[in-house]
Amino acid sequence: MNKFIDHTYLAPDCTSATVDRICAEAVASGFYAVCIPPFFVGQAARALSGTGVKLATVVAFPYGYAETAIKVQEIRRAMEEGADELDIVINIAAVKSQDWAYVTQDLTAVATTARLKGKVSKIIIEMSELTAVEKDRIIAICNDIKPTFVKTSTGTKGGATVEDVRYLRANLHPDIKIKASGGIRNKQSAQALIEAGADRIGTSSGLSII
Ligand SMILES: O=C[C@H](O)COP(=O)(O)O
Repeated sequence: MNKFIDHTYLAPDCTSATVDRICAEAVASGFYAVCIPPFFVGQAARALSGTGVKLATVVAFPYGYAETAIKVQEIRRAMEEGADELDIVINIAAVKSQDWAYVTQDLTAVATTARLKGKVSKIIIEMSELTAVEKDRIIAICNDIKPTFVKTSTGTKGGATVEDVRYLRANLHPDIKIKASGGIRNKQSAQALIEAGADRIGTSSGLSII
């Protein structure tokens, strides 16, 4: 179980001391990665250097409505500072405006920026906010662009459900992995999501889960 977990702290009260604690816990528990705010990427990269624990951060978090060029800049900066994995929020405002051309170019730009440096992209689609039609449009766009992962939730609005993960696994291209996140608090929930098809679990409750 520990190797499925991105040990996460994204609440606004995150401090430098929190990041040191999260990194130390991730090393001690053998988690796959930590996921911390972009402000702390440099610090976390130093703390994790040589440990084998990957470093993930978020981009345009939590609503995703920064302009594409700003997202790309945010990704480049995070990669320069040592991020291995970029958890990037889809432009939910563009989705709700049914501006599929904008959503497509936005996702293409961010996934390509990460891919060109050999980094992992995780597109956060905030499943709880989407209609059935919006889910299907986004899945189709992702199947064309092929980010490394589709991630269910930011953890600020609703969270991962077994039904969502099952639906994603049934409809996403098999090469695209799934990260379930948001409100995953215990081992039973994490196991159910993995059985439904999740390849990674993003949670602030990693220690309780393992
Ligand atoms: O990406 C992961 C989520 O932000 C974590 O959400 P959580 O605090 O509900 O576990």
